[in-house]
Amino acid sequence: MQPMDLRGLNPAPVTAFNRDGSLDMEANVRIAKWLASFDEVKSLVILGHAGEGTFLTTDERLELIRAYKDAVDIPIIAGITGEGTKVAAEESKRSLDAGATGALVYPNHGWLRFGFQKGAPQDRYKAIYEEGGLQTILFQYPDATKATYDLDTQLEIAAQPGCVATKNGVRNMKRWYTEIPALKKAQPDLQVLSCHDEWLLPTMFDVDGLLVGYGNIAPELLIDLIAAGKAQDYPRARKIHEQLLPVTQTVYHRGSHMEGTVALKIGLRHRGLLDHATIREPLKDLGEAAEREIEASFDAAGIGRVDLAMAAE
Ligand SMILES: N[C@@H](CC=O)C(=O)O
Repeated sequence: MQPMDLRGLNPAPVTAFNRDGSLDMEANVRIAKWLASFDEVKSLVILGHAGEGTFLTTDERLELIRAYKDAVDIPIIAGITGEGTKVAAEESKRSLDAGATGALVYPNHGWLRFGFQKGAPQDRYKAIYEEGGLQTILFQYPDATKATYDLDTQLEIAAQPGCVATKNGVRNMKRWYTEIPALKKAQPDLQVLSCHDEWLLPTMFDVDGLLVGYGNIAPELLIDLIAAGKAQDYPRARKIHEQLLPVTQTVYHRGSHMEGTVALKIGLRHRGLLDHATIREPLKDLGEAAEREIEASFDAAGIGRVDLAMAAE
């Protein structure tokens, strides 16, 4: 296995729909090609939260993977969300056959409510790699949920042959400051990616890259932020954080992280990547006032329209 190199920006693209709600493959390919045009973008992580992955049918998910695979030369990582271990392994195999290289492994969502039995997450990851054939990314959910993995569980998943990275969204800096060094000590090659979209700055000095929905709308500045973090250049990172702050606030400091996906589409429309911001239920429109606030925040941050002709070169 040649492990994916994710040391950079790994955006989680939105899924574009036509106005009638069907997949808009032309727009999806446009977004894929634009994001992949940045050298520092290392993979595209589709079918995640930002991609409304669980709102798509099985056929639509596979169609999207195929389209991404045809459109770009970087690895395609699929969000694997099937609840049962066998179901998730089969979903992975189908995704592999469609062209995916990696799996962003979501926890079984029953665990959010009930917690998990010891060893169950490890078996889920093992099946996705061994039976499904996808390299795995250990997805650490927030400390406030029952699907957050204790350190021993993370260490055991990280030690598995197929596990190449962790996408950490623990949102508890006490745990971050102890668990990230412990993971790195045990598995020096494990790539550490932050996904704290709503406050990335404190995590930027410990990571190999980002795996974020935020990467849809501001790849240019996030690439700079990653570079500043890796250089341990706090003043530079702080400056980029301040520049991004109006956008961070209107996109991610909202009532619910779910609204962030809607806001991403409004941002992409404002940047000229989407013609409209059609979403699927259960997402809801944010309303005119919020749309204008989001657009104004992009202007305040100096994040302008994309010259698609130049991006295609
Ligand atoms: N950034 C969010 C949403 C990603 O999938 C997270 O922390 O999980």
